Amino acid sequence: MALPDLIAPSILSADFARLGEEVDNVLAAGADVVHFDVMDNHYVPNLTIGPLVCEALRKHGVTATIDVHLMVKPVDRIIPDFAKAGADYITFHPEASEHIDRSLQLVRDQGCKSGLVFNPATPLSYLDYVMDKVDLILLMSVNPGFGGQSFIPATLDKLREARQRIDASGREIRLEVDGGVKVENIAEIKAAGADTFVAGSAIFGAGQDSDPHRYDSVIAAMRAELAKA
Ligand SMILES: O=C(CO)[C@H](O)[C@H](O)COP(=O)(O)O
Repeated sequence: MALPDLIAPSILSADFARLGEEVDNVLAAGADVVHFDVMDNHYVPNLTIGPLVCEALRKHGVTATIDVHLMVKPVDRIIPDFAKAGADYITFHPEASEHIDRSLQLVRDQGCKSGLVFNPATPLSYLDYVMDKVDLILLMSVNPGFGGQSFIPATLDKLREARQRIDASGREIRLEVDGGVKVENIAEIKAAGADTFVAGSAIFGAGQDSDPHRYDSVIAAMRAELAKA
């Protein structure tokens, strides 16, 4: 059964000096989910934000779903901290966990929804024995670490394969895509099976002339494309 489409701005491309306001603005513009990219300068060659910032967004008044994408290694130590900080989803890369089943269970034991993230060259076979423990599958359509990269076209076939696995499972598992998602390609990405669309530079780089921190037009354009697919 198809789940409703969700648009998830990646705050990696937001103006960090005014993060609370940026998140308020994308949500007011119609975004569904806050995508929170955590990078450790070890698993990926960049360094971003941790649980303190997630907690600060909750204290600021953000009630929307926060989808924490851990690009960190190891993963287990930081999972409880993000759960306490207000994360709804916590996803991690299978290569970054010593014991994938245990890490997925740890996320759920903390009261969050769990997910695995697949780099462009990471096989979906990591799902083989843990499908019952994932609530979300995130396919990276760029190599992780930086915003503003181009969508890797091979992701479309991988999305179709992931969609088949989800449908065969009979479970409600979200299929999310992250990297190079834009108004121009979002319909094709949906047609390949995705239902959750992370976009960083395409949204935060598209403020309106009258106000560079208003994102209504780009989110409306994405919704219009999704409605066509
Ligand atoms: O996880 C990420 C990078 O590792 C980002 O979420 C992703 O690249 C989104 O940025 P953009 O939409 O600009 O490609």
